[in-house]
Amino acid sequence: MQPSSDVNRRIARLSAHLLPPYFQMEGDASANLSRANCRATGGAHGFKVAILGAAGGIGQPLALLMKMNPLVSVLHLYDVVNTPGVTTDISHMDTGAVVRGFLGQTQLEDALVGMDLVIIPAGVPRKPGMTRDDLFNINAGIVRTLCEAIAKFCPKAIVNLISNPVNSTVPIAAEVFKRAGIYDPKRLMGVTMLDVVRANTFVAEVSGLDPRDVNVPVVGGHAGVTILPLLSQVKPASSFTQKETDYLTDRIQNGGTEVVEAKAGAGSATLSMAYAAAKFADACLRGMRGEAGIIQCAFVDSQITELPFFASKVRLGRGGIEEILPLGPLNEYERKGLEKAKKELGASIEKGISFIRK
Ligand SMILES: NC(=O)c1ccc[n+]([C@@H]2O[C@H](COP(=O)([O-])OP(=O)(O)OC[C@H]3O[C@@H](n4cnc5c(N)ncnc54)[C@H](O)[C@@H]3O)[C@@H](O)[C@H]2O)c1
Ligand SMILES: O=C(O)C[C@H](O)C(=O)O
Repeated sequence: MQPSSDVNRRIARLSAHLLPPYFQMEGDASANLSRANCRATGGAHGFKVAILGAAGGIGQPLALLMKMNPLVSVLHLYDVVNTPGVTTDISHMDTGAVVRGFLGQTQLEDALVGMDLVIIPAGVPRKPGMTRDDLFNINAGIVRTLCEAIAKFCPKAIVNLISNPVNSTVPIAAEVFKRAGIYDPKRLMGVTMLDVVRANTFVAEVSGLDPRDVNVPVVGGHAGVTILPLLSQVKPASSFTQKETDYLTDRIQNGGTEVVEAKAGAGSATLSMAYAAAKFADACLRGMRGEAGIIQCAFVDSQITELPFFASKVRLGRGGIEEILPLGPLNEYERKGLEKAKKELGASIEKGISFIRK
């Protein structure tokens, strides 16, 4: 029998030579060796998904939900802090996806190479009294850096962008991709799914329905009046009094602020957002697998209004967005809402574009 310190020294020497960075960062050499020798490699079937900002309030529960998704074979968790702990924790779940953690800018390349889908919840959240646009100064730079890396290391990946202000960060991402010569509008989606999730919930409450049976299209953008629920197109077909319409529109447009205020300085929506992001990512993956008829709302490069980006229903397929669906018939209330939304949205889009072009 060799003394265990000798064994540990040999393991440490071996692992320093053999192991890629995502195994070396976690400190415990004996654990490293056993993981390097294990048979789980992932990737043969299923998709490779990276979460950037994976140690955050959204990132952690989103990582958990993506680890549970049977369509995911490899899950890369990247952040500038705390990924070793989050990765180790999630990696003990007995679901199929192989999980790897990446810490800091020097490991961003390894986090991204080979990814099919990249989900970005990196960035600071709001505190009470702030608008999403108040996050621009910090989050614009974070999104630019991450998208530059995506353009270099996984230019064909589909990108789900969550970081706020979505109305500006999506145009930033598009400009970064254009500069890098890899922009494909079909592969860039701003995640507005939480607006739909909230709308379904609030409409179900008012109508006395099960939220799982309700589908409310929410178009425009992802901030205040740019969030435009189309209550005239709710499924199952429903009618609302003017008072209900005002209440629902206001609650859906201010759902984010409702959470920010309730959290009283401890951040914004994380759990419902992780749920919404996982639901949207699952729709993307099912589309990528070739499933037909997957329709969800997202903030995308669009020609259905005069604005260059707009959230609306999109049909998802193998290459990302296969079709942008028309807005459909709007009532007078919604037409007025659309005009208001477009005014604010146009300015936010322009702000994002000029952040890169300036
Ligand atoms: N699209 C939506 O519907 C929606 C909903 C909720 C929140 N958000 C936005 O999502 C973002 C994240 O929210 P949160 O509550 O998870 O915040 P958080 O502060 O809890 O987590 C953010 C994470 O991003 C990480 N991060 C910071 N800079 C990074 C970088 N350069 N590279 C990688 N990771 C980096 C942080 O270390 C942190 O772990 C915020 O901008 C928030 O406004 C969007
Ligand atoms: O409101 C926020 O700041 C976070 C997010 O955009 C939300 O809608 O919950």
